[in-house]
Amino acid sequence: MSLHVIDHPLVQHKLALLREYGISTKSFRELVSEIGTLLTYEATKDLPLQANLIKGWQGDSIEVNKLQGKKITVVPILRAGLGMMDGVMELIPSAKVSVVGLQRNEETLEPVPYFEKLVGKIEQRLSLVIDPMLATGGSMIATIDMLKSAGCTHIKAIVLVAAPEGVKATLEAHPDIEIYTAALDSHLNEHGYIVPGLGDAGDKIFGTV
Ligand SMILES: O=P(O)(O)OC[C@H]1O[C@H](OP(=O)(O)OP(=O)(O)O)[C@H](O)[C@@H]1O
Ligand SMILES: O=c1cc[nH]c(=O)[nH]1
Ligand SMILES: [Mg+2]
Repeated sequence: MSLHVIDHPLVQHKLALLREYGISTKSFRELVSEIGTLLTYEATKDLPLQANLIKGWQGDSIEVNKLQGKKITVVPILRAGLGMMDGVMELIPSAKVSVVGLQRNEETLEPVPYFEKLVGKIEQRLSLVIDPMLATGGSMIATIDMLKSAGCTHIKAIVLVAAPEGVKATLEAHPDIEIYTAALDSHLNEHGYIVPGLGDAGDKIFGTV
C-alpha cells in the first residue's frame, strides 16, 4: 500500500547515532531496539479501538477506548530481526512470535530460507515483520510470500533503513503491504549493501564482525 518514513526527531537522532563509525556492539543493540519501539508506535497507529464501559475512579460507569483485540504476530527475520524484537515487544507484549530464518547469499544476493515457524491461525492476525535492513527486498519478499502462503492477509514491515530498490521491489511484489522505516537511503552499492546504510546489521548486533 505505501511507504512511511518516520521523521520523528527521536527516531532521526537515534538513527544518526547508529550510523557512527566504530559504534560498540552494546550501543548498536540498544539503539536498534529503541528505534524498533518507536517505529512500532507508528506502525500500530491505526489499530482499531472499541468503546468499553468500565467503573471509573469515582465508581461511576465511564466510557473508555480499548484495543478491539486485533491479534498480532511479530515476525523477526533471523538473525538481525531479533535485534529489534525486545523493543517491539515492549509495546505489544502479548503478541505471538513467528520466526523466519533467511540468509542472503552474498554473491547472488538471493535469500536462502533455513527456518520457518509461524503461529497457528495466522490468517486472524496482523503480521509485523521486523528486520533492520531492506536492501534488494529479496528477504522481505520471501518472508511475505511465506506469510501469505500460510493464509495471512494483513502484513506490515518495520525496518530501520530501506533502499529505494528494496522498497520498489517489495511494493511491486506485494502492493497490499505497508512499510515503516526510519530512513529511505540513497542506493545499493555493488555488493548489495545500503549506502549510506549501517553496514552488516546482523554482524553488528551479534558482534560477529
Ligand atoms: O533485502 P535483502 O537484499 O534481502 O537484504 C536484507 C537482508 O540481509 C540481512 O540479513 P543477512 O542475510 O545478512 O542475514 P543475518 O541477519 O543473519 O546477518 C538483513 O538483516 C536482511 O534480512
Ligand atoms: O546494507 C545491508 C544490506 C543487507 N544486509 C545488511 O545487513 N546491510
Ligand atoms: Mg547479515
